[in-house]
Amino acid sequence: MNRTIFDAIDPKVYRFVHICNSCKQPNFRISDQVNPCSACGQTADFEILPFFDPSRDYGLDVDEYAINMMYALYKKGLHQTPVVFDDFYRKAPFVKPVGDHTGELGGYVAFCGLHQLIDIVENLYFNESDIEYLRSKQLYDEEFLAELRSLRFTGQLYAMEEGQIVFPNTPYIRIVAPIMECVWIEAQLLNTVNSESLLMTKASRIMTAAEGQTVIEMGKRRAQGRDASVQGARAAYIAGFDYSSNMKAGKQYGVPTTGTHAHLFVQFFPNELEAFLAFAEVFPAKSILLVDTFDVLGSGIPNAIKVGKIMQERGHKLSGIRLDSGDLAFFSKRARKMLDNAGLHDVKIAASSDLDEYTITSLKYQGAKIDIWGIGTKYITAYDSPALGGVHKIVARKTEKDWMALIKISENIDKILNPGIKKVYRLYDQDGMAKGDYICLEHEEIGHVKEIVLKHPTNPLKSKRVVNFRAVPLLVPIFEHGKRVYKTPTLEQSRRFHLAQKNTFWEEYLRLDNPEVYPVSLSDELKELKEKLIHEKRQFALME
Ligand SMILES: Nc1ncnc2c1ncn2[C@@H]1O[C@H](COP(=O)(O)OP(=O)(O)OP(=O)(O)O)[C@@H](O)[C@H]1O
Ligand SMILES: O=P(O)(O)OC[C@H]1O[C@H](OP(=O)(O)OP(=O)(O)O)[C@H](O)[C@@H]1O
Ligand SMILES: O=C(O)c1cccnc1
Repeated sequence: MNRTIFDAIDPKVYRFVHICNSCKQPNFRISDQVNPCSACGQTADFEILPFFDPSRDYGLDVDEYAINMMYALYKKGLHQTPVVFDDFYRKAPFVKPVGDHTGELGGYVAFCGLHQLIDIVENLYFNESDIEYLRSKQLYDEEFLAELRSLRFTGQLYAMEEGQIVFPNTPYIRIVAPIMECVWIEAQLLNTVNSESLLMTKASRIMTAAEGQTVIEMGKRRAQGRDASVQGARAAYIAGFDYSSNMKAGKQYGVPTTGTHAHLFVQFFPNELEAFLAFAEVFPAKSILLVDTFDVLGSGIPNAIKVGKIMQERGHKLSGIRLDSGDLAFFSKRARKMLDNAGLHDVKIAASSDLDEYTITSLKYQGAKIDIWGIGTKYITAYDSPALGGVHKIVARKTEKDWMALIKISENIDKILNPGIKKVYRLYDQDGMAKGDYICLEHEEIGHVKEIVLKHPTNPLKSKRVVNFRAVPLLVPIFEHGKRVYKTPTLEQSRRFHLAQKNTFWEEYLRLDNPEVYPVSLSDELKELKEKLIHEKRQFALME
């Protein structure tokens, strides 16, 4: 088979090649149904070969209930109904109340996962083995299975950019598409965005604590699986970490990598000094020596100093030492003194040992002399808040006449959905600082609006008047009619973007504990719509 023909064909559109046995010409098809050969018009005799990108396998990355709902909608002839879904979270992770705090908890999420979501949407289809598996369930008819074969994402997808700061109940993704497609995508969208945003949020908080010092991501060995470690290393870099130990993330995404050495390297040699010398000789430009294998103050630091001096004599420089256990404040202060007394002022002190934003803050408070922070387990496992509860909710559907806003009412007032097709603006003051977010209905124009009163979503006593603002829409088009219209930024651009966004918030909103609640306000029209729908649904429920 001529490879060049295959290379010219978009595997996202065509999944089968029919080789005409009469004229031997290939015909590219989206399904395996036989059509007349476009070259010679023959219909009878074709060799059918599957043709799709085998590295992607997203079709069945779903919960069974999605396929069951898709089937029921299909059987009722409703599967093509256009609908709107919002994706958002309700409660920020990691935020801990301090003292007798009883009020509402603030906090933020650093949005991440869009890069993977784009790949999912672009490569979303059921391959033949997926169809075969579904057939084996004996739940779905052949007509439906045939429909699944040619199913692709055809809708509109809007999202915040990776690294954006997002607050509770604010949509970070909006999808407008046939209901079948919105249902299909739910599980993998949530899986990707929840896991990556959770980690980027943790990393962003760690960077707040590190206050610009060097941070290295070292979580690979403790991550919940391979993919999580690679995505986690990427998310950490965007959030501001300087390096990762994860070579796969370096290769796949261009995350800068670095490494020191493990205890095993010291244990293996006859003694610590020989181990340090061997490592420093091989890496004269970047050696950080791990000093806690036997005795930090008795042998580790003294041996590192010996090696540092030998390197100096040879015209090189020891980069640093690493502390990995014990009292890091005490050891780092002693280490700094010992290194300085030996004239090794440039030798940096790195520390690792179950660190996170809280231990970093505490160590800094204690005057620890640590220059480089190595962060593994507590970052990559999102140790103190292991899930982000982002949700995917239907908020509107098309009727014969128009769009109809949909609501879901919960016993818990915080869980009542904001209905309808909405836009999200961030309002900036003259100094470029974020004053609040404003959620309104799509048709509402705010270009000419001079003053907005940001109202607390649930507390009518809290409001804030904003004038002279600049309103920036936060949801940008990613897909239009199933085609990607968004150019993914480079990793460096996303990293700069995250830092720039962070700098537009007063630190009260982003601080680690008891942050102020950032104002997110609904427009009057949206509030009225919500109240009207709540009233209608409650009335209806009483009548039923
Ligand atoms: N001065 C300090 N203040 C607050 N926390 C510290 C300080 N020094 C170390 N820590 C933290 O205390 C914990 C120490 O953990 P632990 O006693 O289990 O292990 P370790 O000293 O690292 O030894 P090992 O890894 O050999 O078990 C780590 O989470 C570390 O980050
Ligand atoms: O402490 P973390 O934040 O997870 O950082 C990564 C840890 O991984 C290595 O530990 P290793 O696997 O050698 O285990 P140990 O240090 O706990 O003995 C390294 O020495 C760090 O301690
Ligand atoms: O380079 C390091 O020091 C490192 C990497 C992974 C895990 N622990 C340490």
